[in-house]
Formats: sequence, structure tokens, C-alpha cells
Amino acid sequence: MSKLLHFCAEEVTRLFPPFLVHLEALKETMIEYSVKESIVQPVRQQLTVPNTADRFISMPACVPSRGVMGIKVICAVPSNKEKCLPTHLGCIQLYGLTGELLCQMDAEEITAKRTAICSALASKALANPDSKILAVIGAGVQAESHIQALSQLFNFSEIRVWNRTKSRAEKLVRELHDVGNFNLCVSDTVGSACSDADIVCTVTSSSEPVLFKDHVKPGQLSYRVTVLFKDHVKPGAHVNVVGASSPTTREVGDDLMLSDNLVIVADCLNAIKLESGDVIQSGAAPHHELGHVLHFPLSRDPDQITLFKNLGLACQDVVTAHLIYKQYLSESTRS
Ligand SMILES: NC(=O)C1=CN([C@@H]2O[C@H](COP(=O)(O)OP(=O)(O)OC[C@H]3O[C@@H](n4cnc5c(N)ncnc54)[C@H](OP(=O)(O)O)[C@@H]3O)[C@@H](O)[C@H]2O)C=CC1
Ligand SMILES: O=C([O-])C1=[NH+]CCC1
Repeated sequence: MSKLLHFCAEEVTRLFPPFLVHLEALKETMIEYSVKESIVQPVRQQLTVPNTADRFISMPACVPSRGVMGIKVICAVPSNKEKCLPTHLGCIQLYGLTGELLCQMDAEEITAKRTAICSALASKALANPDSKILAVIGAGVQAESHIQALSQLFNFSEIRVWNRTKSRAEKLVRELHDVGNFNLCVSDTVGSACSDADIVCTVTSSSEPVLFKDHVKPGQLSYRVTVLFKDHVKPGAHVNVVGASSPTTREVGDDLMLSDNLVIVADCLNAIKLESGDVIQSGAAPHHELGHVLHFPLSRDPDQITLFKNLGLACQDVVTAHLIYKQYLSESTRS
């Protein structure tokens, strides 16, 4: 084997595709996956480290149209936060279709950005195009990437952040104060963040609901609420559910999951039935796949709530890694 080409996190940042190029590539990829069915991708393997909430996840995919296949290995270690380490650490290996290893690269920024772009694509397809208020539940890496991505596609007047640890929401709001021309603020409760919000993103590592609908009246939710309930979400709103990607974890209450006027869209219908605690535990039936609604626009009743369950797919990582590799090649041939 020739010398291994490895892109560290800084090189990935330098070679990263511009937002709109990335958005278009992922849109094509999701359509290719769901409609053309030309991408080969098993449901990923998730190993749980005994007696912890930590997961070791292996995610392979083959994307013949781009002449590549690859695998992301990602470790989701929520307790790393206390050690001031990233909670999602991983690496992507990219191969040609002949089997040669083209390169490997750090997966942190790719995971952050490709996930937010998929929520942004779902929001563009499903939310009110004139959405003005975004609520973000959580204040970690995904909260930041979701604010960055969604604010490029919508003309928000206000973005509200609620987080279990309020000081982290305040820090995020300070860091992102100049991202766009909207009021970016911290909310005291999930209910006040979501009140009248057009789009809601849940981006937490919460594993279990701690509070149920009957415990509280809407608008009086305590700061310990970790999940989203029906009363939080207004009719016509769109929700991106980004955390909770294992059968034992939840972000959304049963009352919302089982609501009559809810339309559930998943990035992958095979995976949602095996990985989403919100779907498995509530017994809710997912309706559509993201690639389908991107290709065949969904006509929706203005009072319906749409919910995109964003699990994350290997093909999104492989295609992003390929864009980075192509940028590297084009710079190498120029020099
Ligand atoms: N769909 C996909 O493709 C991807 C999904 N994810 C998932 O998205 C979620 C967020 O990831 P990321 O932003 O990178 O993680 P971070 O570790 O950066 O942030 C985690 C966030 O979750 C909050 N949180 C943790 N536990 C709880 C709880 N019990 N109740 C309420 N809030 C809680 C944290 O709050 P606090 O500040 O108080 O600790 C923090 O805001 C995770 O579940 C992750 O696995 C991640 C990557 C891709
Ligand atoms: O798709 C992904 O990379 C992940 N989904 C949940 C944790 C990491």
C-alpha cells in the first residue's frame, strides 16, 4: 500500500465544500438513496460500551455514481463533555470501487455539518417557506451547526435556544451573535422556546423523558424537561429530531409521536424502525423517506405538524468525504 493520505481536522476544515455545493450534493444523495435506490448501505452497527451510554458505531456505504465507497467509525461518548473532549469522535475511510484506500479523514466537522444540512433540506421541503421563528433544544455541536445551516435557508426574525445547562445556551448565543440578521436569544423553558416557533430542532443527548404531559400545564414547564411534547409544538410547525438514535433513547413524547396530525419523515425507513427509540417505544408509524419528499414534493395540510427523524446515514459521510478528497486532488494538480 502506498503512503496513507490522512486529513486531520484542520485540513478537513480547509478543504470543506462551500455550503451550497454541500447542500446540493446531499440533496442528490438522498434522492439517489430513496428514489433511484442505487446506493448500497446496510443499517449501521452500534455497539454499546457495557454499563455506559457510550456507543461505537460503524457506518459503511457504497455510492457507485461517485465511484466511491467508505466507512465512518464514530464513537458517541456523552460523558466526554465533563472531560472537555468532543462527544463525537470518528474517522472516515474512503475507497475507490477497485478497493484502493484513497484517504482517511477526521469525521467531526463532517458529522456536524452534514447532519445539519439534512435537517435544513427536510425543513426546506416540509416547513412553511416563510418560517420566522426557530427553536433549538440543546446547545452543543449540533445546535450550532443547525443554527448555521438553517439560517442560510430561512429568513428568521428570531432564533431561541433552550438548554438543560443554561450557561451553555448563553455561551452559544454569545458566540453566534453575528451569524445573521435575527434576534438570537436564550429561553428559560422548552415551552417558551417553542411557543409559536415555525421550526423546532431537538439536538440533545437526552436518553429518557423526565417529565410527562400530565405533570405540567403548557407554558409552565420546568427547566428539567428534556424532551418535546405535543403541547410545545404549534399546528403547522416542522420539527427536526436529531438526537435519540438508539432504541432506548427518546427526545419526543408519545403524545406528539402519536398525534393524528403528525407526518413523520425519516432519512431511512429501514433504520428508523430499528434505531429510533421515539418510533419504537411509541409505536408510531413513519410515513415517508427524505429522498422521496425531496424528489416528489409533499402537499400538506397547513395544520399538520411534520417531523423529520434525522438518524444520520453513511452515504452522507461518504459523499462529503469524496467532495473533500476531490478538492484535495484539484489543489494537488494545480500545484
Ligand atoms: N442525526 C445525526 O446524524 C446525528 C445525531 N447526533 C446526535 O445529536 C445529539 C447532539 O449531538 P451533539 O450536539 O454533537 O452533542 P453535544 O455533546 O455537543 O451536546 C449535547 C447536548 O445535549 C444536551 N443534553 C445532554 N443530556 C441531556 C439531557 N438528559 N436532557 C437534556 N439535554 C441534554 C446537552 O446539554 P448540557 O449542556 O446541559 O450538557 C447539550 O446541549 C446527540 O444525541 C448525538 O448523538 C450527533 C451527530 C449526528
Ligand atoms: O450519523 C451519525 O454520525 C450519528 N448519528 C448518531 C450519533 C452519530
